[in-house]
Amino acid sequence: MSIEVRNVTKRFGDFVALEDVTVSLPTGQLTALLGPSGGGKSTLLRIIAGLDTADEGTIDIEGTEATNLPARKRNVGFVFQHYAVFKHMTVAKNVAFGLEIRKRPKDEIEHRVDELLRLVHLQQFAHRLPSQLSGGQRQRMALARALAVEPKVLLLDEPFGALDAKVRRELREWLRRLHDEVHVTTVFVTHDQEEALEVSDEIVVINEGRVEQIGSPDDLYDHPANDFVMGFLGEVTTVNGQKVRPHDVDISTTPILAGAAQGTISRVLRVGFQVRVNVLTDGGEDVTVELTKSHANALGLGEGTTVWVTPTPGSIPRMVEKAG
Ligand SMILES: Nc1ncnc2c1ncn2[C@@H]1O[C@H](COP(=O)(O)OP(=O)(O)OP(=O)(O)O)[C@@H](O)[C@H]1O
Repeated sequence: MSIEVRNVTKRFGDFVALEDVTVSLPTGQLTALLGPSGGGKSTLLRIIAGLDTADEGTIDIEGTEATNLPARKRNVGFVFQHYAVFKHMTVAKNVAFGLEIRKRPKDEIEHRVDELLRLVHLQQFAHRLPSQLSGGQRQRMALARALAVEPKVLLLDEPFGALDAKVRRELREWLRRLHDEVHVTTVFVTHDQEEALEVSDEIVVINEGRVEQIGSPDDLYDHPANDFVMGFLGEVTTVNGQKVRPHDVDISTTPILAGAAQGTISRVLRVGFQVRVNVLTDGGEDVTVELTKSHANALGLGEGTTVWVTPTPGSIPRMVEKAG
């Protein structure tokens, strides 16, 4: 069982937001919908949630035909980037809300809220108001609230989008651990390839309303279906006409690399623990090479240095047939 999206098309007037999208999202898996802004990720998530309807195609959720089911009958939990919290209610009350409107017994609610707050590491904040939490803590509360009613499926639309880079990274790791504990089928939207690569079991790359590729992070990174996927999942540079990742370029100050292109360093830029070097080859290519600082120092690279560059043997991503 799983979420089965079949041949879904969605138009807004003349504009085609999703075109014949077919995706199967296996039960218990954490799947990222990844792609550039405006590509259709949120539209697809909203259609799975039942907040929007497809013009054509069908949605099955865990074996139930859900195409025409209203959102409240789909047994899905949502978390959006700007989650509407009840500002006047404590954290515990916010988490309890879904259970209270379902009229669950009081002691069951207390027990469940306690368990969930422990799961999201907010037990000591149960009696605070949402305004007394940090952004990251508020998103964790939102996740606990979505999980409270034991949804079959958890849908997250850029849940960490509004947070700063460090908090995002923490929450990302935390989401992965949470998912490993509760195993609820989870779909999250992100335009951040690093987030998708780090967290998900599977990535669906969506661009201009179409699925470009579906696969594991390794599959997509090492065997992109096309130039778009390759470029979207990481930096790309061209050496001797071959597209390759900048950290998969070998560089030497002597002509020892077989078939290497000769060139001159035009720029050396330190980025954290790495060094990014631009090499203008005699053939007219501007090649970007990434290497560690110690490696760059050992080679004595500087602007004007003559070097030879070539793709690291075995590193050229093998394009696969288009999926989806
Ligand atoms: N209600 C609407 N009416 C008209 N056009 C819409 C509507 N909702 C979305 N669109 C359009 O559909 C396209 C896909 O939007 P969607 O929000 O799904 O993209 P996205 O991939 O989630 O992008 P982002 O990362 O920016 O949220 C966009 O071009 C958007 O302008």
